[in-house]
Amino acid sequence: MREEYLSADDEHLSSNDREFEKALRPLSFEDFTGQAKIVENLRVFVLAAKKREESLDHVLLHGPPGLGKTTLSHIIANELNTGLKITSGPVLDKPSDLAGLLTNLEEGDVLFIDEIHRLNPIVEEYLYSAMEDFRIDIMLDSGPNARSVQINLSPFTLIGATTRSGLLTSPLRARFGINSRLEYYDAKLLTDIVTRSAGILDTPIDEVAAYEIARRSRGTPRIANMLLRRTRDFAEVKGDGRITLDIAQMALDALDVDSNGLDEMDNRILLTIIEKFKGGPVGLGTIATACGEESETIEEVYEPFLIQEGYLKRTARGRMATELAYKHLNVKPNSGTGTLFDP
Ligand SMILES: Nc1ncnc2c1ncn2[C@@H]1O[C@H](COP(=O)(O)OP(=O)(O)OP(=O)(O)O)[C@@H](O)[C@H]1O
Ligand SMILES: [Mg+2]
Repeated sequence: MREEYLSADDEHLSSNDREFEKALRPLSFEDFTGQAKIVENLRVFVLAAKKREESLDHVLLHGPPGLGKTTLSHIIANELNTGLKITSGPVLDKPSDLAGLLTNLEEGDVLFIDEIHRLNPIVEEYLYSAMEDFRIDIMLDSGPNARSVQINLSPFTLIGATTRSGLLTSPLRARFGINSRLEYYDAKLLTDIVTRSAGILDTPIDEVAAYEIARRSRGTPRIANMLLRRTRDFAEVKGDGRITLDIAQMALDALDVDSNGLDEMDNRILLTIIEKFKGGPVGLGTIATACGEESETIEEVYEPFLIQEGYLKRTARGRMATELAYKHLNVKPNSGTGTLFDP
């Protein structure tokens, strides 16, 4: 597979983290754990495209961060045995940026656009005909000499990834023939991922310890791998290098990951809703301000997991803490002070 990076991939990660991510990233469907249904389907679609010697239909991958969208795109290109070009929505400033990319694709290549919900609307419009007819119209010159030239493209596969599929326009969404939503992983699958990663890192780990890390990873492989690496530090400094249950628990407590796997911000969000807003309902923006976090981050990263695990409810009037949240934080319902914000 030829691979070309046109933007900093995973720009939110430090370079050290990025290197680890690369080392731990599965390269084939075989190595990819979980998301069974999605993988099963993709295998069929990839095989069929190869058999027909056609480009694979365009693929949209959506779901919370760290669940494997980028990983799957690499795997798809790998399995198709084609080139992969990587870019992201915000990087494609002008239609000419996109045109440059598209005209350089070879037949069957994969173009991966991360954060596709952040495409400039003008660029997005050019993408429509590219996706549908493998053709783009480019304006040459400006003023009286301006003329539009049609360029035919090699058939290619667009893979779009987004954490916010709700922000995609319907014409764009409609142009993806394959649309997959990645789900959080259960503890069993994450245990397999942690065990595999520990093997790659050459770190001995007890099965119970792998499970402990797994069940406290917010259902997210990226977090599981990160916690594994931090735990490995503890094992090397405080132990003999082996990750045991004791070491794992010590590390996870030190990292402020609680026994249910909620991190510091998860707990801060729940506690804020309960203590400052009597358990809600309260608007997202208000929660964000009170927690000192961006609303987008709360909506994209924290809320989906808290909702899935039953700590938080979304109602028409705002977010509400559930009984489980009260229990988890050891607060009695209706005992929230509320006074701070009451008139
Ligand atoms: N199914 C999986 N099996 C094993 N490892 C995985 C799996 N999914 C993800 N990972 C690991 O988690 C890391 C993060 O995955 P990836 O970068 O693909 O997430 P993403 O969905 O693209 O996240 P973002 O929305 O933040 O871009 C990868 O480096 C990989 O090591
Ligand atoms: Mg990604």
